[in-house]
Amino acid sequence: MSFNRETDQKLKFKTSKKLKVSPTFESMSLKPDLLRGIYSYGFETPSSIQSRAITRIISGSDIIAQAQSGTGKTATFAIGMLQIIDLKKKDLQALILSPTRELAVQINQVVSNLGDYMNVKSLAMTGGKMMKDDLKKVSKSGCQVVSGTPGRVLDMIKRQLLAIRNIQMLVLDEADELLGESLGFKQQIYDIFAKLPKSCQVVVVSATMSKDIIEVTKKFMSDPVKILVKQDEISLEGIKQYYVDVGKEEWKFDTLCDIYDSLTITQCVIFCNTKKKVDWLSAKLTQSNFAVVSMHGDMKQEERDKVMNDFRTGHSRVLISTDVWARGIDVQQVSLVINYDLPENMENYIHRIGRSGRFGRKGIAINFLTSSDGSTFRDIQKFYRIKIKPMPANLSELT
Ligand SMILES: Nc1ncnc2c1ncn2[C@@H]1O[C@H](COP(=O)(O)OP(=O)(O)OP(=O)(O)O)[C@@H](O)[C@H]1O
Repeated sequence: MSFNRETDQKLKFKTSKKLKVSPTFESMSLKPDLLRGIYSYGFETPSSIQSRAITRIISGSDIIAQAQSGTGKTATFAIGMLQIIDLKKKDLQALILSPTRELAVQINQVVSNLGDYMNVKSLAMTGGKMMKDDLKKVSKSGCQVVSGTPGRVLDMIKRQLLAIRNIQMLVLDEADELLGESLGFKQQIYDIFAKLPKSCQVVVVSATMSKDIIEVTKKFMSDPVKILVKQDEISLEGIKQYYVDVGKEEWKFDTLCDIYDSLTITQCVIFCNTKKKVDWLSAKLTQSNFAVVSMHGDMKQEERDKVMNDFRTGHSRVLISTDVWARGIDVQQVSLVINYDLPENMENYIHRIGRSGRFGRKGIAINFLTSSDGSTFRDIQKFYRIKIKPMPANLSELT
């Protein structure tokens, strides 16, 4: 297993100088209906990234915003965008791209909740669903914001089914994942960039930086404002991290069964590295009468939607997934993350464990280690400058 250390060593940015900090949402001069939407969504005070980035987005600057998982980056660009949108115009004005269908749907939900009193028209546009359904919605009521995955959005643009000439803002969420090689979105995103109006503002958001993001800032952004937290601060302080030395792969299962009761106190996500293993583990736990659900990229979209819905509403408490769930998904009740397998990519460690401990809540992450995981585990601790302790016996008291 090889890890990319470049992120840590070379890609440190400095936050731009003279950045205004708005201590309250009132001080951001937002539209009254947007402010109402923010308060009725339950937000009282802006988070650190929100108090720095929202007004800069509104001022029209290109932005790169990096802040740790669960600190409110979605609302940062959603609020900035909702302020900029001209509600009198019915055409598409803002486009948000993210790497998974579930995330695109979640972002769309946040935009429409915050924009509830503004009557904003927003739409999730993702693969796995009928294109004609999207089309119906766009043509029926107009659509001012689209939150989508790159493939479907590009397809709609190429077929001239999505009018993009009035787009004022493009957001790339989870930008390092979107632009990285693994998902193959990079070219699609570059193609989308090439078709957008030259004046389009670009907002790039990520919890971790990468060289591909820097490339985009150089190619498509003009003098971007940088708002970044230092690498040290991205260690997710609120999340206690432990390991269990299971010895052999075969003993992971018994270890998981032993701690199952602790998993169900709130909600838990278990990460495996392959779809096959997710299916296997889910079947084996179900056979042993443990209630679990599972999700991965080979499942039908309707099934994925149902699993997400059951998990979000708390009907299911233990979810087994691949890294399709590692990024951005926000279920506040998740307090425990288990790495049944250690992640194959260094960045995904922090993204996975960041599914717990949302917005300052407490979280716990447990790493299952076999005897062959030693060096990877040492690398993770070194990379994030943390010391991960053995799992304590009183786990259920901690969750
Ligand atoms: N100002 C706020 N006050 C209270 N809660 C907030 C505020 N801003 C965001 N939240 C809540 O915090 C949670 C995390 O926010 P969000 O999903 O935007 O994080 P994120 O920074 O995008 O994380 P990730 O890097 O994992 O994608 C959400 O449930 C959101 O509703």
